[in-house]
Amino acid sequence: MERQVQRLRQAFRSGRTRPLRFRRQQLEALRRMVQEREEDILGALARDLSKSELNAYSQEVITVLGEIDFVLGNLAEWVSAKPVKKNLFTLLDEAYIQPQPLGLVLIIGAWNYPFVLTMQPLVGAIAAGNAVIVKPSELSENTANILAKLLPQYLDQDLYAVINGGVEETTELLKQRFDHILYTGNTAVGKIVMAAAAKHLTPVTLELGGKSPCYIDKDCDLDVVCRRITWGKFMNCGQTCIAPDYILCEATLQDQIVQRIKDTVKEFYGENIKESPDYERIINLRHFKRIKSLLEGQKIAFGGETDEATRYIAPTVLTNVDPEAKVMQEEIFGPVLPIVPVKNADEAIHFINEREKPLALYIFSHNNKLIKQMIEETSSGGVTGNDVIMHFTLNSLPFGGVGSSGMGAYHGKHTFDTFSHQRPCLLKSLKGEGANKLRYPPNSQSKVDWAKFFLLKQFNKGKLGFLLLMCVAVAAAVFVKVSPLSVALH
Ligand SMILES: NC(=O)c1ccc[n+]([C@@H]2O[C@H](COP(=O)([O-])OP(=O)(O)OC[C@H]3O[C@@H](n4cnc5c(N)ncnc54)[C@H](O)[C@@H]3O)[C@@H](O)[C@H]2O)c1
Ligand SMILES: CCCCCCCCCCCCCCCC=O
Repeated sequence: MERQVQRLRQAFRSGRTRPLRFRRQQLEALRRMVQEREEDILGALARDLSKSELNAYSQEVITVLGEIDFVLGNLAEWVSAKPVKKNLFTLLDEAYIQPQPLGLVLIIGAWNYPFVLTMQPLVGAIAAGNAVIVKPSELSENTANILAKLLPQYLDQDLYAVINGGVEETTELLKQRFDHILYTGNTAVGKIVMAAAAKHLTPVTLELGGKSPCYIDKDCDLDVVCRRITWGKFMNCGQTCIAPDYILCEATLQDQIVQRIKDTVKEFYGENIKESPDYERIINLRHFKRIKSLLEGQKIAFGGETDEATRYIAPTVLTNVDPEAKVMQEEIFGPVLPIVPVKNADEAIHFINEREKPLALYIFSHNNKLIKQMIEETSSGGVTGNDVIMHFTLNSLPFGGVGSSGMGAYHGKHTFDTFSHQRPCLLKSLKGEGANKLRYPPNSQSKVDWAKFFLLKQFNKGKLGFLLLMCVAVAAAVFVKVSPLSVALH
């Protein structure tokens, strides 16, 4: 493993990833891989998560293709140096920010959307000019294997590698030095990743989870609300990091919400949910048993059927859930939706703020002011008002958590920035040394006064005096720039 890391680092040092043309070639090759090997990719996702081809394509493949196209369309602009504002000391100098690759980066993916959660960061890491090791989740082993097989066929093998394995291999991998680590997964392992990264002072992006609340105000269209929540909660069998974890609403709304979600489940998945190609399965027996145990002692309004042999858990809604219940202590990550009654929006805000900061927050109301107020008075990784999940699809928005739901963000340009060093560059002339006397010792009050003018633009002679002095300063600066003679400014 150490040798492999060294090999990639060596290839990065060769400078091959620096030219825009090379990065574009690699991204185009990645796009070809997704297009040409679509069947293999969809097959792997079906075996891992019982995702139908259509669902796998629309939830994962589209996002990756969209991301590649978006990056290819904007990369020339992103890699270019960005001129910045200057002060009077540097008026005639060149000052700019030059994004540069960090080096060798590690992307550790999770199993629930195993294709998009590794490929989307990879797109940005390549775009930013890095060498990359991808470590897919061992729980979605078919996708992990297909990635290990396909990526080397399309990408430069010296610069991009897939390393497969479980805890042991990842632990070994984390001993190596990287220039950035982007980890997606649970919060407990996020701490392990961060501790390992700290040994090398490696910066991390942690895409973690949490319990994402969903507040339903009484002033809203419950038919629409429940359809949207049903979609986002039961998609991928509830195994979505930003799925609404639980509902907060006034007690009197519960029965109507239950009825509407029940009707929508029927509309979406039919009478026999088990037969629906749109309803997935729980990833493994451990998670199946964990989710099933969350139902113990709860009032099941509908659903609750399980089948261990196929790891099926029906869409399930729980009512009048006690905030102290087990189902409210951990991220559910399955098709179980508790409703916790609250008196009003203020109590909902209090409820949310008393707990760890979630990855997402959803607020449903006709009242935009209330939505804005709840956004203002709470904290979460992201927010969608009057819908769920959809902020994930907008690559102009940074995607990530806050507090225990993570740190850093990616998607679109944000991924490029995450994997780049924004290098500040100031290019001065060796001429004009006279002006520099101002900052060289010995210091004096008049030098400080000039410095205040040049750096703070503070001048005590009124607006006209300021303008006059500006002209003098610019003229002096021009003179300094063009003249080899030294100019004393004091
Ligand atoms: N924020 C996001 O974008 C996002 C996306 C998906 C999932 N999640 C969160 O991830 C969680 C579910 O994922 P998971 O954690 O079950 O996925 P997982 O079990 O696939 O683990 C994630 C990665 O961590 C590695 N790993 C596991 N144990 C490790 C250890 N002890 N040391 C080092 N590496 C280790 C795995 O090999 C895997 O690659 C949920 O909390 C979910 O909300 C977050
Ligand atoms: C024809 C259907 C179009 C569907 C478009 C909506 C796509 C939603 C993508 C959801 C992906 C969520 C990934 C979340 C990552 C965390 O787990």
